[in-house]
Amino acid sequence: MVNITEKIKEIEAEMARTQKNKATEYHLGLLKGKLARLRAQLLEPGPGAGSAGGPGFDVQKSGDARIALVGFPSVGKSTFLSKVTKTKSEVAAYSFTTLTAIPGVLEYGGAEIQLLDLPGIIEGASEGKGRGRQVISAAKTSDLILMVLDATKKAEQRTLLEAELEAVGIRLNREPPNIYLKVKKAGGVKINFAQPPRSLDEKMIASILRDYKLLNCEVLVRDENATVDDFIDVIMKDHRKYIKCLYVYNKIDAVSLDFLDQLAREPQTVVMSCELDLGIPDVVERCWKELNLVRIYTKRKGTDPTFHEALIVRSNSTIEDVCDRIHRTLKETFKYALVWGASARHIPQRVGLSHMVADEDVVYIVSGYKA
Ligand SMILES: Nc1nc2c(ncn2[C@@H]2O[C@H](COP(=O)(O)OP(=O)(O)OP(=O)(O)O)[C@@H](O)[C@H]2O)c(=O)[nH]1
Ligand SMILES: [K+]
Ligand SMILES: [Mg+2]
Repeated sequence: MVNITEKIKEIEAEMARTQKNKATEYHLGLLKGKLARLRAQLLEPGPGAGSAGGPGFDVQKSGDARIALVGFPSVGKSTFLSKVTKTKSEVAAYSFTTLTAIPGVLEYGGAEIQLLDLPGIIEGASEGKGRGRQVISAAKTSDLILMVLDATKKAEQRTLLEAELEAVGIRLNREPPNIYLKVKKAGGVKINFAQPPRSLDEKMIASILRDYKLLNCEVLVRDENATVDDFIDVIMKDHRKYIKCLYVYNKIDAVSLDFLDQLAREPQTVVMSCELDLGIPDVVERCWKELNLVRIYTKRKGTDPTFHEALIVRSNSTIEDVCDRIHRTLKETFKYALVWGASARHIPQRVGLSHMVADEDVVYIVSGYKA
């Protein structure tokens, strides 16, 4: 049996030698679809996947969110972890100093964020080179990927890493495509467009669906910029993970000011030098912003709010989520809440469970059994 990695290589080679034009468009689309299926298979443990499959590192999630440090060897991931947390992860000039996932706790604004130092990954990681597969599984469980890059290395490092993450279904800084797909038991295939996209048509969708043996389904493409890759992502949605990524260039002590200025202007990018202790607080602050967490200060009758100790919830959380964080059964006896802060229309505002909270709101919950 030809193994999956070889089949993937064959398809990639065929795609590379196929010229892109109107005539080959559908054929290329089908190849992309097959590639996506094989890559997903490669990630599943079991026969065919060989030693490449298998789980990530055995580190329990803790704290309010998890950030994964992903990067090539010796870019300074462990140096950064050791700077911003109390954990000391081994630092050395040789590649693969870190061999497993090392968790540290980053304290910020009353929140505890788990920072995961990971082994360096190399090209081919998505196919199981080095500890690539495990590193990528760990990255997939994070709320934010901090892609650590070496400012002294070539610009391709970033594209190469992105391609490795892309190959295992991680989508960085993107939203799921705006395409509705509903698989049905009968009725054939129905394809509709809100606005016909420029580079995705009915014929392409129909042939991909056939290739995936999806013979009964409803499709509504709502985005005029949708591509065949987006459509495949929607079919493969159980294998896709949409994660925010912040790019961090380390070792800026070793580059020219002009080049530094150029790096710092790239989108979603921060620069630092762990060696000279430059830019580290900025990196931490940007991480916090990217995580989009909300701090809630609770208040009890007759006392000041607990400003020293925040309760952390995700963005778009409601009073109900706040109750759940305080106590499992609090919402059963919930009567109303008073809210001071950005989410309140007047101060304080009396609200119910569905009220959406904002960062740094003060919340006073009134509960008790109704007579
Ligand atoms: N010039 C310079 N060197 C740095 C900086 N930060 C880290 N280093 C050096 O880079 C080397 C690698 O650092 P590590 O923290 O071990 O890198 P890593 O990314 O954890 O490496 P692996 O675990 O092997 O993947 C060490 O020799 C560090 O002293 C920096 O800001 N500037
Ligand atoms: K190293
Ligand atoms: Mg390391």
